[in-house]
Amino acid sequence: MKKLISSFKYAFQGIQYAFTTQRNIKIHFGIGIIVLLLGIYLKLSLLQWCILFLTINMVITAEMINTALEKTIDLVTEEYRILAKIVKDVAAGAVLISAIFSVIIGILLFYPKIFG
Ligand SMILES: Nc1ncnc2c1ncn2[C@@H]1O[C@H](COP(=O)(O)OP(=O)(O)OP(=O)(O)O)[C@@H](O)[C@H]1O
Repeated sequence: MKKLISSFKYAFQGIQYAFTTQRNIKIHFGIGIIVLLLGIYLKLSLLQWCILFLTINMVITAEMINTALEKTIDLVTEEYRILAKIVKDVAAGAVLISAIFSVIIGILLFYPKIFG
């Protein structure tokens, strides 16, 4: 039980670090809040809420994994290394893909509600 509580504590420390230090996570979190408020205003269905939560989760999780990989690389080397570049670029690419798809999902969810 004590071990479980301390692993939650460390996980929250990780969340706190990511949300307070990473500009992109702050931006995505802010957009997430706006989209949630818009969802309340537009009275989304249960399925639409599920899709919205999954989408917000996908982007923020991708950002946090990207941060963890960046820090790991910085821990391993401060020199220019092609493998370090590949890891950071692929992780950043994953964030970009999740952000692009979240915009597409946002349009599919909200466009018919606002203009339909
Ligand atoms: N050790 C390295 N070796 C080779 N290329 C690197 C290295 N560190 C960073 N890079 C290159 O610089 C880019 C930016 O890396 P950086 O660590 O500054 O991340 P960032 O995207 O600016 O994130 P943040 O602003 O959150 O620190 C990487 O995508 C990679 O192409």
